[in-house]
Amino acid sequence: MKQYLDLCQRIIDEGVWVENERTGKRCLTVINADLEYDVANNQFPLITTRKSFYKAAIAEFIGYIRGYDNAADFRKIGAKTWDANANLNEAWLNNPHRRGEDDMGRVYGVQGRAWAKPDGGTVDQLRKVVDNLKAGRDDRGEIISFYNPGEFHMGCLRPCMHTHNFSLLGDTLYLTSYQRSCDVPLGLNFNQVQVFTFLALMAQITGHKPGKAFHKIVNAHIYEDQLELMRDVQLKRDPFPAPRLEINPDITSLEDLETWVTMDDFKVHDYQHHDAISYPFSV
Ligand SMILES: Nc1nc(=O)c2c([nH]1)NC[C@@H]1CN(c3ccc(C(=O)N[C@@H](CCC(=O)O)C(=O)O)cc3)CN21
Ligand SMILES: O=c1ccn([C@H]2C[C@H](O)[C@@H](COP(=O)(O)O)O2)c(=O)[nH]1
Repeated sequence: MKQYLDLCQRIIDEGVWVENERTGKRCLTVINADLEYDVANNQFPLITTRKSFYKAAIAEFIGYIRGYDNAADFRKIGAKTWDANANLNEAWLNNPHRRGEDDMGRVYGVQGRAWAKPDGGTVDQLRKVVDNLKAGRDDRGEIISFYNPGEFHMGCLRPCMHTHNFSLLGDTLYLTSYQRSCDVPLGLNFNQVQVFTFLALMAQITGHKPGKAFHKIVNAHIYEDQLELMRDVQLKRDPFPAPRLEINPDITSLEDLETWVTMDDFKVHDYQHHDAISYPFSV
């Protein structure tokens, strides 16, 4: 929690105002932040200085794992997070590639599970990484990348957390995740949960011990209409100790994640938190 609060404070103390053309808003911005999560000791990095909706964050990530490309599918498993980008952004609404209500196009999970090859086939990046790790193999390229510049024009948003790189040292699994752009009040609250949970899940389904997850962020920002709430409300609160995440041990394969897993398979223990804060969202 301290590293999150330190980043928020650093943006307020050292941030530079940057105009953002896509949203039409200014962002107070810093470059480069390195966060670490102790998955080995189950120190779940849930924000405690406001109520955090961790089930929606996990649901969003399960949607990526399943290769979803439609906001309605995300809603069905408990995440409303793609409604606005799929249905309210003018540029995407006018994009000829958009296939109707709720379509997100070729974003995140589509790239992770079905990256288009020039010969007409597809690459399932996640399957390859799971199979290798399960066999105890780390070829130093256990990478899942959602970042496909050749198809940016076919999706509603470029991926923000765009690359996940797994590493095996003995029987301990590590994850390094890269994020190009980070909405610290809203997005990071979810992204911390997702990086942690991705390592915990991958360790569980490949039969390894989880180690640390490293989260590397490039552009970390607070939108101008979020600043007051962050500076004068959230940062005035004292954090509580980290809670623990319990994952149903019956989840043992990628197929389990693709088929029957729901948000009831994830429970958080000892979550003490302050009141919710509703931050403005920029489409
Ligand atoms: N401007 C912006 N910030 C983001 O963080 C973001 C995007 N756009 N677009 C794509 C996804 C969608 N994400 C989202 C979208 C909404 C919430 C959100 O509204 N969170 C609320 C309530 C969540 C709930 O009730 O389930 C929160 O208080 O955390 C969070 C992340 C993260 N990403
Ligand atoms: O997982 C996510 C997804 C999105 N965001 C934020 C970061 C930015 O504020 C916007 C995306 O805008 P771009 O103009 O494409 O950078 O969404 C996030 O923090 N986490």
